Amino acid sequence: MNITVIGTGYVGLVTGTCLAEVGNDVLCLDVDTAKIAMLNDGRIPIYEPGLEQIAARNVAAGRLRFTSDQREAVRFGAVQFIAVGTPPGEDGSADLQYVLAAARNIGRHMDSRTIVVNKSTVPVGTADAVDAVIREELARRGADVDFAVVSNPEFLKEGAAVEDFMRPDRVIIGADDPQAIACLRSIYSAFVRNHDRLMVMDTRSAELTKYASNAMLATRISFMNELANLADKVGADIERVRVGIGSDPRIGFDFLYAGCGYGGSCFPKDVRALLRTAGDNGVRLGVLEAVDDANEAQKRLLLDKIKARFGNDLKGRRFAMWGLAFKANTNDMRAATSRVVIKGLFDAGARVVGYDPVAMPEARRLFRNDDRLSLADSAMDALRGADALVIVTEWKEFRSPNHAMVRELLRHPVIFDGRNLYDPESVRGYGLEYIGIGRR
Ligand SMILES: NC(=O)c1ccc[n+]([C@@H]2O[C@H](COP(=O)([O-])OP(=O)(O)OC[C@H]3O[C@@H](n4cnc5c(N)ncnc54)[C@H](O)[C@@H]3O)[C@@H](O)[C@H]2O)c1
Ligand SMILES: O=c1ccn([C@@H]2O[C@H](COP(=O)(O)OP(=O)(O)O[C@H]3O[C@H](CO)[C@@H](O)[C@H](O)[C@H]3O)[C@@H](O)[C@H]2O)c(=O)[nH]1
Repeated sequence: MNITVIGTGYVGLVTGTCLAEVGNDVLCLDVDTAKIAMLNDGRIPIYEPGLEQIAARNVAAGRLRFTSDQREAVRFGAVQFIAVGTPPGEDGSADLQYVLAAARNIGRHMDSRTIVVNKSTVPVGTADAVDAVIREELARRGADVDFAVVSNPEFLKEGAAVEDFMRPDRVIIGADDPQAIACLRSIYSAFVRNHDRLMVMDTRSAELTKYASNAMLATRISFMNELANLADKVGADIERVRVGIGSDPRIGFDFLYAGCGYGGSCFPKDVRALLRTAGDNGVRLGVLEAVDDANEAQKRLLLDKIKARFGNDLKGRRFAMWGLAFKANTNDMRAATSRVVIKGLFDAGARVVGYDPVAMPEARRLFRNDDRLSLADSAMDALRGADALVIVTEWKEFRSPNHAMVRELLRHPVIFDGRNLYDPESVRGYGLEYIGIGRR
């Protein structure tokens, strides 16, 4: 099948590549011409395990192509996936300008029956707005072309995006057009063998399902983070509590890890966008308001702990930071806790030496001219002469460091472990002071 994917970010590039991998002919469109030039040059702009090899294979086979020619892209696919960004607007609502621009562009150029599939995370009612915009463009140019709009939210996680797309827990199709539903079923039959995992519903329920899913996961994390803060005070260990409650199958073990707050391009923005939708409809989501507040506080918790240990004035101090990305296996630093901690340390007069296996170019881009942040060639190099180590991201390579060497390289042998990577007792055995999140 000929498929167009609009937007070549984390979602669009993975979607396009995986659809090509199972035999579709895919043309990916992006308005960012530098990105398209890079992709046409065989380079992948994001770090996503496995993506580069699959993309190269499908480009070589002629099934995966990239363009910034809007007309060519719209006329290519019988199905058009919209996977552009929906960043937070000033008031927390999802900014739909990119989705609506993509829709307008489809209306402007389409010349045969088209199925428009929205993969971006969008507020309830956006499928109707996309439909209206396309209709408007068709009317403007006096064209009569049939189309259907489908809501198909994406649930992939960065760092595991290819795996998540190839073997999804579920595929949600929000649509009422039988031919569009049959077409989407056929596209996804390559990925979903168990038909119970493909769910068809109305567009509004599909749109809300995406926000509900992220809001539930964010709630679990904030709940555990608040309990961790209590554990700190009462002398309990949140890691033991996590195992204790997770073994109840009604609770389960996933997404129960306390830490220095959730970040990324999804949870923070989607929680706020859902709160906004609720507010606009006169509904109060009190639990979710608390989830967001708790996370804001949690992102500053490491700073509070550093100041409790070293004092409010950190002038002349230098901290080593392991991990800059918002989580492991990605170079993404959108809403990353590292950015809050770095900024807080700067404000208190300190400098930071950061290390991250893949996010350092992104950190360089974000902190361009600030010489208070330097970047080290290795995790151990970052420690040399630093006052203490602050761990912000749960990268595997930080899990079993040579603790004796860590102790030797640091000026003060203190570890602030924002991801609870270590067993406090064994770290203390090396003469290191261990400060985790909710550990005894
Ligand atoms: N990142 C994730 O893990 C993830 C997972 C599930 C859902 N989502 C949702 O998917 C959407 C995309 O997220 P992302 O992280 O891939 O975004 P991204 O910012 O990485 O990529 C978006 C791309 O769209 C391009 N673009 C913008 N307007 C365009 C237009 N009119 N035509 C063509 N291209 C255009 C941009 O240049 C950019 O390359 C968002 O709504 C997000 O909430 C993201
Ligand atoms: O137990 C946990 C699990 C995660 N996190 C943090 O939560 C954030 C988000 O992690 P994760 O969900 O793995 O990353 P994302 O790639 O942002 O994926 C989420 O957001 C995507 C975009 O909507 C959805 O598609 C995914 O299903 C959803 O998991 C990160 O900062 C993690 O460090 C915790 O603090 N504790």
